[in-house]
Amino acid sequence: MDGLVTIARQISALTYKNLVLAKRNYTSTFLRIFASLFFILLIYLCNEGIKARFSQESSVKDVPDPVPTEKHGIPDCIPKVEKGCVTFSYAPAPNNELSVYQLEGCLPCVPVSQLPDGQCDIDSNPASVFAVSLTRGTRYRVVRHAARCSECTRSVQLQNGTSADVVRGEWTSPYMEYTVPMQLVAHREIAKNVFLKDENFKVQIAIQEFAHPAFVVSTFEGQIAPLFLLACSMFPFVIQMNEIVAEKELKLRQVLSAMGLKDFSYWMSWHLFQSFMALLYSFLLVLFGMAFQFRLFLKNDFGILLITFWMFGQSMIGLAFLLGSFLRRAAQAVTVGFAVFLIAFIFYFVVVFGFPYGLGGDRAAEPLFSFFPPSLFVKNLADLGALTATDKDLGIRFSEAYSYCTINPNQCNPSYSVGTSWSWYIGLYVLYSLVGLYLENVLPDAMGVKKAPWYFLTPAYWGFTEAHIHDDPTFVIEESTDEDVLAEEASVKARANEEMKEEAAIEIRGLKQTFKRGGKPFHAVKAPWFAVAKNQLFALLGPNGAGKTTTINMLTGFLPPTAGNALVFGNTVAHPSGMNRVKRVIGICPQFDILWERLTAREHLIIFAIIKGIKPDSVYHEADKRIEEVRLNDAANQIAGSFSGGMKRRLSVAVSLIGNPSVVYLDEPTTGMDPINRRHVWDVIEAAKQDRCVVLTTHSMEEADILGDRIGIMAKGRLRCIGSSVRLKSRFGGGYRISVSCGDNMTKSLPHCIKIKEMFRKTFKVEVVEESKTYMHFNVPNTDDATLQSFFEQLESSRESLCIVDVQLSMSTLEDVFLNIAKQSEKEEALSMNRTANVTLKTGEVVGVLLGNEDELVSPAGVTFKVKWGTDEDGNL
Ligand SMILES: Nc1ncnc2c1ncn2[C@@H]1O[C@H](COP(=O)(O)OP(=O)(O)OP(=O)(O)O)[C@@H](O)[C@H]1O
Repeated sequence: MDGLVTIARQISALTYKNLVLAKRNYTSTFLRIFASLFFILLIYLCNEGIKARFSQESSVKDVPDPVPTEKHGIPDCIPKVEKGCVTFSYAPAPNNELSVYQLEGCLPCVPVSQLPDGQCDIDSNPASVFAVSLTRGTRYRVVRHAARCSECTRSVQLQNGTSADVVRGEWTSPYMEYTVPMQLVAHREIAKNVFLKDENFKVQIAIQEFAHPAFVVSTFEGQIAPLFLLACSMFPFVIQMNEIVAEKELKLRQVLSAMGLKDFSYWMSWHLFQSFMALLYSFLLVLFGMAFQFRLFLKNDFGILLITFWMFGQSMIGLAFLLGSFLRRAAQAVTVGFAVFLIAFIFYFVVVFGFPYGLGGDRAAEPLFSFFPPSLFVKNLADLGALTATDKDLGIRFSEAYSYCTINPNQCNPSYSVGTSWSWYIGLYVLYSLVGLYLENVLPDAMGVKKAPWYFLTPAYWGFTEAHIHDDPTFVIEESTDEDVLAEEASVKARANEEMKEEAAIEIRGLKQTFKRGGKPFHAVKAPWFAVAKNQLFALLGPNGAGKTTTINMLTGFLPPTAGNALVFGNTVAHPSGMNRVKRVIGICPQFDILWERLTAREHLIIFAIIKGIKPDSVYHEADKRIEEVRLNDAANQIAGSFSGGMKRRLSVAVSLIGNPSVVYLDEPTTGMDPINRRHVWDVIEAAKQDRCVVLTTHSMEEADILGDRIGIMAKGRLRCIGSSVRLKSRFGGGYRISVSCGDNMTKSLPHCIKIKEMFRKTFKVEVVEESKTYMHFNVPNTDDATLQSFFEQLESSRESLCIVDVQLSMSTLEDVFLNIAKQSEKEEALSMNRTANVTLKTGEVVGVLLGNEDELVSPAGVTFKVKWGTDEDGNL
């Protein structure tokens, strides 16, 4: 029951988010909702254009009592309309047939004088008649090619065009207008001149059509509707594709999921919102269609239209979800969206030409086509259009959704009626959504995480058994050499098979993460063992690529561990049900701000508060409290897109603290903040750690020094040292840092600078570690007070001769510790990989030395030497 309440509340939070975003993106929301009006307006204009082009909609007048029309001879061309037209052309027979004279005798050409000027064309060669009609189209109304005559047979060969003539919407049949009259003339002439030899002989023919009622054929329903309505209904599809992939690209789902959002709530809210938009869109489309008085919308039942448009929209939501599961970038989604749009148009032409849903179509192809919803939709639109194409048609009533085809069996295919299509649309929506959901799980997500293809068959997925954590045999772990790391490891390992220690909030038990890099395994986190206590801030430091974020990603459920495990308040992170419990007690500030640009700071906190399960009456109070904590009061109602980098980080910190989580992960929380705000956020973190465990990663040594109760430094995936700041400094800092200044313009070659370096070399055996125009810095190992005192006396006495203006002494900093550890790890890696570098000795001899080797070495020429390794700006040796 609790689970259902949580899901309902999470869905309501995300729906609230969607509605606020829709309100804020009002231009695109307006476009999205009212695109139907735009399309209907386009259809209207197009319809008006067609009417103007054809002077009227195709109409057939009422003919209750048809009257026969007499045909007297070949009709004249209408020279104004048909330029260069010739009514009658006479071409003699080829040479192997009767001669021209015989032909003339047999059937003379209709005397030119009886035809209007220029309308009789006599050509000596039939081939040239063909040539003329080929190049100039149907120039001739009728051609009499050849005629034969013998004692008892007279034959005539006629040729005429078969295409109908359309003049401003008036259609003329070539058979009625030309062929029959020409036959009449030919027969009359034969009878008159050959058999009867009677100049006055006449023959009369009349043509009579069938009686029929009057009707108007609409160009919209008959021709335009399916194409335009398909385009109109496909429009939201491209937007849906874009929206679903954009949230994926921002990794919003992963963060929301790590904050406790259930996947079911996320998908449900997306589908509900899209369904609502599809319903609204379809409703307005039908309304606008009715307002513009299109018969398709007026005569078909409102319910039939609304359900057909909505259900089609629903099936396209499923398709968008399915295709979206293959994509990672919003730009790709737009391209794929338009590609589907284009394919739908190709299907449109195939379907309106009658394949495969036509009465003579291929039955086997019908279901195949139906799996692509636009083809079924074109069929529906064609039916809805055909059944309202004339003003006599009544359209489809709701009760006829399945049966209208049986009422008009000659018009449509009953297997794919509008009603049957609804079931198809719903079926396709469910099918595509389920396959999309499956692919979402088995294809790599934004973090590169994917589940096994049979994941839903494993009992662990349904929370019945603990997941078996496999170890990775290819994973060879180098044993740590650091005493503190070894001691920590031993202490955590000692209770690996027991319950967690009471005071520990997190126990990391050999977490491992392996990625593929260039086809080879790359071990990003190499099985560290350590614990973080309650009420403690653990600062996790390390150079870029050390594995800090990957460790946090495993602890927060973004990434399942390749091997190993970690417990958060006794719940395993390596198991879905354990992770679900972990998600209830953690807060996260990820490395990159994952915020909705168009939501205000307050709205963010309200949504996260609901997702975290805060009681409805405390949500607003909780949001305001966190806003105050990070000093965003003045910007609380400003959208996050207008925030500076520092303000966004502060909002991310506030989000991580919402709901008072017991464990908070802060991944570089103060990046991009000015010193004043950074110090303020430190105060927030300091206050926050009082009753909870905080894991902080940072590149600011000052931050780690000030906030960290315990510090761990990782490098190359391994934990290199662990302990308090003082402990680390004393063990790895090298004791003291002495900084000497000889004025504002120091250079390496100044004689007194060289002398000062010589003094340090002689007394402490150390080299300068950092040199600027104003100071030389030396790290001096722990030494007895007497040596230190005499060295300072020596410096003091040489102050004038060496131009010394300032000397500073401090304990070595955490930064020194960090640099030492980073250098050490570089050396270890270089040694393990057997990389060499060429070193030029003072004698000029060039010797290849194993990178990182600091042993005393002897060159081939017998010179004994020792190499000291430093690191460049990128941390390389
Ligand atoms: N999804 C991934 N696929 C492949 N390699 C990855 C992936 N995520 C991280 N890595 C690699 O793992 C190593 C550790 O990365 P990680 O982000 O954990 O380092 P980090 O210590 O957080 O560094 P930074 O301080 O720069 O954030 C890096 O070499 C990184 O390139």
